[in-house]
Amino acid sequence: MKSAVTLHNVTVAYRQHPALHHISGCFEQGSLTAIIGPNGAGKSTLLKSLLGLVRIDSGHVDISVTRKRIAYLPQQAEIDRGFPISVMDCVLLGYWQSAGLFGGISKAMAEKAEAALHAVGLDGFAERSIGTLSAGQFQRVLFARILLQDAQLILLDEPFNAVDAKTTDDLLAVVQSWHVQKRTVIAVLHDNEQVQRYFPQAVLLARSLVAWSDTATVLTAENLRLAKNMPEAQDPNAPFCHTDHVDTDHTHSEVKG
Ligand SMILES: Nc1ncnc2c1ncn2[C@@H]1O[C@H](COP(=O)(O)OP(=O)(O)OP(=O)(O)O)[C@@H](O)[C@H]1O
Repeated sequence: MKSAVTLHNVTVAYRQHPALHHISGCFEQGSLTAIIGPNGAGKSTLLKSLLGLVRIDSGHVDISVTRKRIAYLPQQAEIDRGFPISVMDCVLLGYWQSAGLFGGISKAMAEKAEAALHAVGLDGFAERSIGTLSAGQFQRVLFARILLQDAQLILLDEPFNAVDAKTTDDLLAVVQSWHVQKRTVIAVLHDNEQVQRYFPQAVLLARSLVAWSDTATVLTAENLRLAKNMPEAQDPNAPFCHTDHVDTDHTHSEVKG
């Protein structure tokens, strides 16, 4: 199996305090992986380090797909919904990497957007303003947008947070379809039962790596206990990292293209 993303001894710190500590491992192409761990474990930071949204303090990341082929769903709390655009326009933004912000939308593209809205159960919502949607409906819109992106690597940060059971089931079906299409999917999740059922691979973080393997191997009582007893994530007196050798030539996320 080929690697889609490989982390080499990655450390990321906020104000000198490591949120991710010496993480190494590989997401294989076509794998479906859950990132789990307690609050403050560094899960979102891991996704952001793959996207270059946070500075990697030491180590580096190799990503085998071009930036255009990466889709990212941030946590809903990080998205500004005050922007007055319609559901359809929001979905069509899925094309901006390929068509450019001012590129024309062809009839075929518009039809694909309609089909994406249908696939996520939002027929009849195209003209609604995104600000009027419920949290679950808005999450469906964001999934429709990813459907248009034709991404090889899909990063989802707590995609089912504040989403009801029916919507979660529908969106899980979309995730499963991406897996069948051999796209690489990495999702930050909190529901271990859901992870066990739908995600073949798992990464358990507690700032440091607790386990990274097939889900049954990761989700043991002992591993969960270890993660739960992680040191306080924001101890202001914690040292940065005495063993780090910061190699300035390799402190980056290496993305093709
Ligand atoms: N911009 C920032 N500035 C300072 N500290 C930050 C910043 N972003 C995250 N942190 C800290 O880094 C640590 C890891 O945060 P991160 O959001 O990656 O955790 P998480 O595992 O995703 O948590 P949760 O499950 O609560 O979403 C936390 O202690 C957090 O307070």
